[in-house]
Amino acid sequence: MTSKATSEAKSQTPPRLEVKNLYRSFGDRNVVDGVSLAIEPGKVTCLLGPSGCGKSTTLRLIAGVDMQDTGEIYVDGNLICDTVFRIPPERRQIGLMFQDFALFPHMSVAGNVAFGLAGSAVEKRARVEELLAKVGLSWAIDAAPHALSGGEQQRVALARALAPRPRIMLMDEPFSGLDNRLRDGIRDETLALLKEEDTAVLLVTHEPEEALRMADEIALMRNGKIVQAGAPYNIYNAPVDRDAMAFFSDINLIKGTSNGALCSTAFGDFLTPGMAEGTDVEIAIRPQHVHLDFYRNGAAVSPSGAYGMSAVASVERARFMGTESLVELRVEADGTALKATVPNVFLPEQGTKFMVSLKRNHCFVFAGK
Ligand SMILES: Nc1ncnc2c1ncn2[C@@H]1O[C@H](COP(=O)(O)OP(=O)(O)OP(=O)(O)O)[C@@H](O)[C@H]1O
Repeated sequence: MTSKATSEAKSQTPPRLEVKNLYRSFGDRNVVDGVSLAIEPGKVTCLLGPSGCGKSTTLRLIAGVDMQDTGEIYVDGNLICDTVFRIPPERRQIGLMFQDFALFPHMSVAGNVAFGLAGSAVEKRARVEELLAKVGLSWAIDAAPHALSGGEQQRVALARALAPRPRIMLMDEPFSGLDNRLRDGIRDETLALLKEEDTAVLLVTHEPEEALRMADEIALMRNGKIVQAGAPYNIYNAPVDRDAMAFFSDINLIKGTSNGALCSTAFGDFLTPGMAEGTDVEIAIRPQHVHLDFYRNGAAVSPSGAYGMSAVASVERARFMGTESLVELRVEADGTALKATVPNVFLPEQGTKFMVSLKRNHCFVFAGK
């Protein structure tokens, strides 16, 4: 097959999971407000958003433990649920993993992993052994769950969820019960295993670092809606609005007013396409893209395309944060407060002046609120 034919064949294959226009309200609140998603086999989509934005409800609708008001859910192109037709949860071939993944305490590890399996005793045993080997717990096959550490129990829960070969895995904050030391390792192992099994994963989290680390695609959710979806790099570097940007890090805001084409600031002019004259403007930039140059007694840094104009600012506070230092400054010209992060230890004294400039390709111009 030519590569064109291959890519055409690929594009004709329906996604493993597709959700179209899901709505669910409780009382007069639209908790899930028109959510659409598509996930390919072996890919991880993270549904990321603040507490209460409707992530878990979306997951429950897909799992089939709650019912949408309108909207459709497809698995491999086949309808599994709309408002009239509904395949029950146990026949959806969807695996579930939650934070409180409770193993059955009276069953051995083997019994737990085999729980949802059909087939002969020999077939079940083979699948249990295969999965326990994959999660590195072959030695614990006859152990009781309470004899295992939290991280080990989590791995048993993963093996149990994967045992029936679900086409889709829905995970709701599955790692938040683990301590930080364990979490990164288990996250990476889990991800590798899910990809190896070619499962499509929808993972709910409110932690941006988790989504950036795990996702092939991030769907950013707010008030029941997906406000932006895309690869982590794009979500981080091309946010749709100020709140989407602020979800991932501290941000600086430089305020101004559009004259219909430009907004003038202490850091030079910024284009304001599509904004009417008089519109409030916010120039947003993350602290790691704020650049500090020594003041050199006012000998200003020449404006450049990459950094625009620099402005004088003085240090209010500087703190060492572990791998970088956070310097808080105030711009002399207009009193704007700015935060800049600098690698390693950089702790200038209060009142020290700097020429501050902004990395232009990391500045975002938003209409103010
Ligand atoms: N069965 C229900 N009846 C009434 N309200 C509900 C019901 N289920 C969820 N809600 C409300 O819907 C909103 C969204 O809940 P959901 O659990 O989906 O949010 P979430 O984004 O997963 O939040 P968190 O990260 O805190 O779990 C909440 O305000 C919740 O109180």
